Amino acid sequence: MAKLIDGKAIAKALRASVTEQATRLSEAGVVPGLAVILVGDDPASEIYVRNKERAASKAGVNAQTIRYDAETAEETLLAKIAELNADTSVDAILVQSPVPGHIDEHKIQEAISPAKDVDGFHPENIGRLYANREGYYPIANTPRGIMTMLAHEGVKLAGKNVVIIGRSILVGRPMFALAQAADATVSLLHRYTPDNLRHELLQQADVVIVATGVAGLVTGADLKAGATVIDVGINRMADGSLVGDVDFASAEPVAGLITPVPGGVGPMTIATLLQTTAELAALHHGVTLEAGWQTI
Ligand SMILES: Nc1nc2c(c(=O)[nH]1)N[C@@H](CN(C=O)c1ccc(C(=O)N[C@@H](CCC(=O)O)C(=O)O)cc1)CN2
Ligand SMILES: [Mg+2]
Repeated sequence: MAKLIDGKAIAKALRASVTEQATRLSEAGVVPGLAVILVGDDPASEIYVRNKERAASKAGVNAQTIRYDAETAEETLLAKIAELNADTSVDAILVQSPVPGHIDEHKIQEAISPAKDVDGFHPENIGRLYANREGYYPIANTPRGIMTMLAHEGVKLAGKNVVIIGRSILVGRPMFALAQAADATVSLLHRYTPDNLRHELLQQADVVIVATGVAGLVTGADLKAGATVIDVGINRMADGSLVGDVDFASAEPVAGLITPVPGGVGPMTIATLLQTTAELAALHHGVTLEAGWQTI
């Protein structure tokens, strides 16, 4: 049976480290500021944003949520982002995804100052990541959180065969760049990858990262014995339960390490968001933070 990766516990430890960093920042007169923009009333986004507020306030991060109704014009959001870019009390800005269809998400991502782009979605920051540039820049929090989890579990990526399924800007694409920078051989699969090719690639994978939104897409029969399986999917079933993109019951006996859903990757996203916020605040105010939980 696979060992479970306890994302909840790792996230808790990471949040404790961010709290210490926030204390050090406050000794230098700096309170990390996070602005979250929420457009519309998607119930899942409501929960995530509330969890961000709660986690931020516990960690000593000053978070504000700016709510807009679903019909809000794109120009209104762009004007608010410009205001937040200029506000020196705000170190980090994000727009909760998904946004309503009439809003151009790419325009929004490019409007956020790269220096405050806590999600790491700005093309400038994505470009730095893909070019494997040195120096500090924000990296999307879910894949960065996955790197932290892997490091915590002692899973080294160098020389490994890593298969990522899903090529979103939120997870798959930055995860691809991170795994490649860590010297893995990486395959990025997507909805047009034929089923038989996906199965063949998975059979050879040492590390599998699945972020598709398709419940149970990967089963135990796809996996190599002992593989590390990271499930990013959060699918709510008709009975209200949550399941991942990996069929946990069949995968657990085959995998070496596996993340549960819930309690796996999800909690790491918010803890890493706070970590990135503290780092941006330190950068903006010229404070040097001790390495802490820095893993990449
Ligand atoms: N601008 C962004 N939008 C979105 C991001 C993001 O990183 N930036 N990620 C997701 C939503 N998300 C944070 O924003 C997020 C998703 C899930 C969790 C989480 O802890 N999930 C729990 C289950 C919670 C539940 O009951 O639904 C778990 O997996 O254990 C935290 C944050 C999309 N949008
Ligand atoms: Mg500040």
